[in-house]
Amino acid sequence: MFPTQLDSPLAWEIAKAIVDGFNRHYHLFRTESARAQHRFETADWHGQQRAQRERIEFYDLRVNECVRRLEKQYQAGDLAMGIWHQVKLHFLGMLVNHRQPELAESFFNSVTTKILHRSYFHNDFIFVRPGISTEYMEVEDENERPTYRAFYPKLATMADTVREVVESFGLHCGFEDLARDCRRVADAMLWQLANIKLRPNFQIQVLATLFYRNKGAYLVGKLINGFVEIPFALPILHRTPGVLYIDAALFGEEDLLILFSFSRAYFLVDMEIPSGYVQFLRSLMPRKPRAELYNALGLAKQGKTLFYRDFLWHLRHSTDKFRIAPGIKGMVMLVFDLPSFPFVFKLIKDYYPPQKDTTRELIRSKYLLVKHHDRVGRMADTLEFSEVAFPRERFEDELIAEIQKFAPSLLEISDRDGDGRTEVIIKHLYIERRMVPLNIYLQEAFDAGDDNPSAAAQMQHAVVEYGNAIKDLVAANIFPGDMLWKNFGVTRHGKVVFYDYDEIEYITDCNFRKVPKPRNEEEEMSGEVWYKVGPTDVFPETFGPFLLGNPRVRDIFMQHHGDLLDPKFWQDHQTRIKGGEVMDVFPYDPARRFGMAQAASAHSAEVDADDDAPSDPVDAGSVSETEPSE
Ligand SMILES: Nc1ncnc2c1ncn2[C@@H]1O[C@H](COP(=O)(O)OP(=O)(O)OP(=O)(O)O)[C@@H](O)[C@H]1O
Repeated sequence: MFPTQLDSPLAWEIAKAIVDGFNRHYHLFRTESARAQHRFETADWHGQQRAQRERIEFYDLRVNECVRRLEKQYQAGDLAMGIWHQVKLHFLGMLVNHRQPELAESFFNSVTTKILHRSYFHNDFIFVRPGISTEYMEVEDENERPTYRAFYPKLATMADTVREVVESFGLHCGFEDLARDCRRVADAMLWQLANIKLRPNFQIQVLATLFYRNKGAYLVGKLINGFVEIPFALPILHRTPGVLYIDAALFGEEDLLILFSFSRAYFLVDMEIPSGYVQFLRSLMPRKPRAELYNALGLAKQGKTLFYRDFLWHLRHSTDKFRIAPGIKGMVMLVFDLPSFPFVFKLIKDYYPPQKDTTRELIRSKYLLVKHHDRVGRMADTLEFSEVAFPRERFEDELIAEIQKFAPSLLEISDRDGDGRTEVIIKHLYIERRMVPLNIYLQEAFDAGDDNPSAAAQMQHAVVEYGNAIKDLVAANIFPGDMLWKNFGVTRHGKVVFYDYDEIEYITDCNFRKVPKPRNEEEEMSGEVWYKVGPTDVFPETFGPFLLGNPRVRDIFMQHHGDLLDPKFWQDHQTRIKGGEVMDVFPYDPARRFGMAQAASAHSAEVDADDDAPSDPVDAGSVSETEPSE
């Protein structure tokens, strides 16, 4: 029932405390994001990566702080329902002119669901649906930069306009040759517009602030002409510390999707109105869910809120059933999916076979490690959920039996809300993008037969990309641990991405060794491992027998990635990482780089080949071909 009067001063105070808690959070989040520019300008790459990692923690710290305050100051856990009803309404009122209302509403949910009983988890008390619209929201002060700006170029002076755009960001570093870079960008834009008649609305729109990640800054915008809109992004890099250049011009939805991929670290972007950024980005990538755009901007809780809303919406509009995920079952993870929904749900099992010497806590710590680490386009991001309720009738019985057998501690089947509907409640799970498991992808190629050219190409692609993925992970200081094919998946863009994190280690924590020479015939003939193996020892020469049973796979692998079987490859990377080098792994095909021929010869020590080539993934460069940039 809607209250006839908002008459509780206590409710007002609680709402105000939550708004204050959120404002403090967003101020800190934004300040850290804004500092990215200075770290970029001073080439402080370790600082940039540290900030990317540490910023992820901010949200939970502020939520817990706010919960403590509400409990201490207002005994929030003991308040009557009527008061909580008013809290939401006061809170809504306080957001009327707020610039991040959707984030504040999620913060409200995070705080209140820690205090309230489940029976309050509906739209009267929390924001199951958004309360405040974010449409047409913009800064009002003339001195503040709007979310995006428009520039009106003429064909003949396109390069001058590009220069105006680049200079408008006020970077405190000089460019190696800005005139050259702007000419290159202008030429690339004109090429995109070739054969298109210019219309009166011809313009360039750019988002107000740059996107920072690792060693790059990205200028993001779109060309508009008539009804045609062409998204673009310009990666700005350091040639030498403090000397900038524009490395490429990326165009079109596909390029942008790769840049904003779920398998990369989150961007640092200084945003007054994040919903405006999301709306603009959505116009560049209409197929990318808003949840993933918020994630890419580092606003992971908002991403999670929207994901969950999308999920409930999908459930409401589908009828298929959750089932055990196709592929080889995991030893530590129980994985299920809903065929009509492009994600998988992963539970940590209650017990594991003896070869998996691990614990639930250890596995969770590995998943957390991946969340905080630069995923370099090679590790899927995961969303972590607790107490997720699914309708029982949407589960196949076989899946229920599987959960009962392997993860009973995580399962409750009941009508917890008392609404007459039986639910499957999973106490803890991870959700990640569904991919085609690499073993299935390879098997399809085997099944199609040797003489099928597209199957041969598929196999070649899978094996080369698999090695590229491992090399990118190595560059980012990640040893996947379990490198079997089944632990990698193939994305829509044909990229190979790792998803099995329970045995992941830092490269710098491993001891890469050569297999010792047998000292006698008995050792030589032994089918067992006769030498002593320490807990962190890894023997790259022994990978072959597990991975390369198929002779055709072996040939391709040895041709492209034979170095992975040599301990020296791993040791060299270890030395490089320990020496403080930060590799570039940029999200575009090296062939897209401007002046690649000159750059390759003159600057091979500064630039990196990339991993992500949708047009021709097989030949995509990998870190193995790259040079450290510092
Ligand atoms: N993102 C995904 N997309 C598609 N299938 C997936 C995904 N994640 C997992 N799977 C499927 O579930 C299986 C088990 O997942 P995962 O490898 O994470 O479990 P695990 O228990 O850690 O495995 P292992 O036994 O190798 O340690 C995979 O082999 C694959 O078939």
